[in-house]
Amino acid sequence: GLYMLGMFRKRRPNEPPLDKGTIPWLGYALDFRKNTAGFLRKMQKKHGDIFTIQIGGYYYTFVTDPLSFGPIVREARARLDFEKFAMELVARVFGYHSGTNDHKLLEKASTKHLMGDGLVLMTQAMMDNLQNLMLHGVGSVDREKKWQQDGLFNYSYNIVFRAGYLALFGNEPIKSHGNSEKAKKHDRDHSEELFGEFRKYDKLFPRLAYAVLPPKDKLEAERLKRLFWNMLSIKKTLQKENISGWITDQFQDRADNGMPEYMQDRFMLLLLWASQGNTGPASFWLLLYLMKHPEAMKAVSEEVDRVLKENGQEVKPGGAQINLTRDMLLKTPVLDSVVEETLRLTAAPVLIRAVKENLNLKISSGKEYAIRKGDRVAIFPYTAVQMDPEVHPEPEKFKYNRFLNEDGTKKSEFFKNGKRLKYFTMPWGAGTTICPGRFFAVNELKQFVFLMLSYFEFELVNPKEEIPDIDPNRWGFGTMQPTHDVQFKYRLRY
Ligand code: HEM
Repeated sequence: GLYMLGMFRKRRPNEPPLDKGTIPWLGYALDFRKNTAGFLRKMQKKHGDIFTIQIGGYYYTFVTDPLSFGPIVREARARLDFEKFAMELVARVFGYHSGTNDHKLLEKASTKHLMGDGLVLMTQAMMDNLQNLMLHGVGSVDREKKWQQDGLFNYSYNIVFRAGYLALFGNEPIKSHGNSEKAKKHDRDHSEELFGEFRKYDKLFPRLAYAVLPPKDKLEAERLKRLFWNMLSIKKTLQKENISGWITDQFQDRADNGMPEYMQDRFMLLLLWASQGNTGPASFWLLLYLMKHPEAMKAVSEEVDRVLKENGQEVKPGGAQINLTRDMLLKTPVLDSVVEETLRLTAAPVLIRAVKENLNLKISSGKEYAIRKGDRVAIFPYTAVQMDPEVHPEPEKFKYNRFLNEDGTKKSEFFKNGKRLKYFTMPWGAGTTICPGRFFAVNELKQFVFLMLSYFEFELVNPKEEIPDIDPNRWGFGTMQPTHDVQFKYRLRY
């Protein structure tokens, strides 16, 4: 028992500093969960670039020197494995038990449909769905242009979640409704209902992942899981129109591998959460930073106008809807920098690998550390690099051109201790587990901002309102959410 509680573990020669915390077995679990960023900052100050801490019976070695990330991210799976930890987590939060080759299948479908040429189709699908949702119920030229008011977080998350969901999981077939307007209405209603339920689940998510939900909330999480398995079931999804290849290929590959249908239904929930849980909150921060930084707003607006003009498009009264293509979205260096800067400030995943055999980890100072089999190695890029003032001067500040060179091209040279960094911001993670949807996600964010700026004028209800703090409960899970919403108003420009 004492062994299990970690009482006998001592630091051995060449091992990183060991800090077990004061509570047996739990170690620092409570501090870590309460505020991961604040806690790790304290540990980094106390122990330096590498240290081992106890969290809920496991020993985690955190590496905080970004010049030393390479060996961890690139280490062979036989020694540092990501899958075991991920499998336990997805079983707990989605009820999904993965099959053989699961990760390979995900990579294959994502490379084909969410990157490169695959993005041409996805951009078009996203465009159609965004316009269906954004331009409905906001008045028209014939009617008075009325201001609408909403919470900016609620509005952005709602629109981007629903459009992204419809673009990936498909639309209601027109033939079931007789005409396209009725089918579009069905898409709006159905996606609104799904978003409402998803937000309930989203709020429970961090405590569900840490397995610390009280019984009542646990029941609610169970109810929600079942509801999603049903709403997203393979039977219902395959009846849709315009389903993305990302969904159909993954379904087909798993069916070929003999995965039963009820497990495929659960997999759909995993895909929904992975694809829709981060982009909506990121779009909120993006619009808010623009509204609070007029020079950034001006630079992005000018870029949007230029790209539209170069493609012979214009938003005008009674004019056609704009059609933003993948090619047009490749010509926006300013907006790219704004997206990168937004994610640097608000995306904060933890990367975790299980140590499969004893190994030596060499860090950038040249020193080698012994890491024990059975432990875990972790990186939290938010405090380690995204907020490092040496890498990003005045890291708390939003600087829209931080990722632009003086000649207006993309900047990717950042340094620490005089050495160039490969990993200078890591919103998508890195290595084998890097987010496979990152190109589609950036596209979605850019499309949303592009359409907001083209179709609407919008402002904060209280222009003096400060940018809200980050909710500390979600550190480690991807894009952060604010502690509270901010009211804004918007209306059609023409
Ligand atoms: C701003 C938006 C997004 C952010 C910040 C983000 C970030 C991340 C991060 C940090 C990971 C985990 C990396 C790791 O474990 O090391 C991840 C995984 C994943 N993301 Fe994203 N993501 C975003 C949007 C998307 C979108 C739009 C899609 C799909 C359309 C997507 C699909 C996935 C999938 C399927 C995984 C699991 C990959 C695996 O199991 O290896 N993500 N994402």
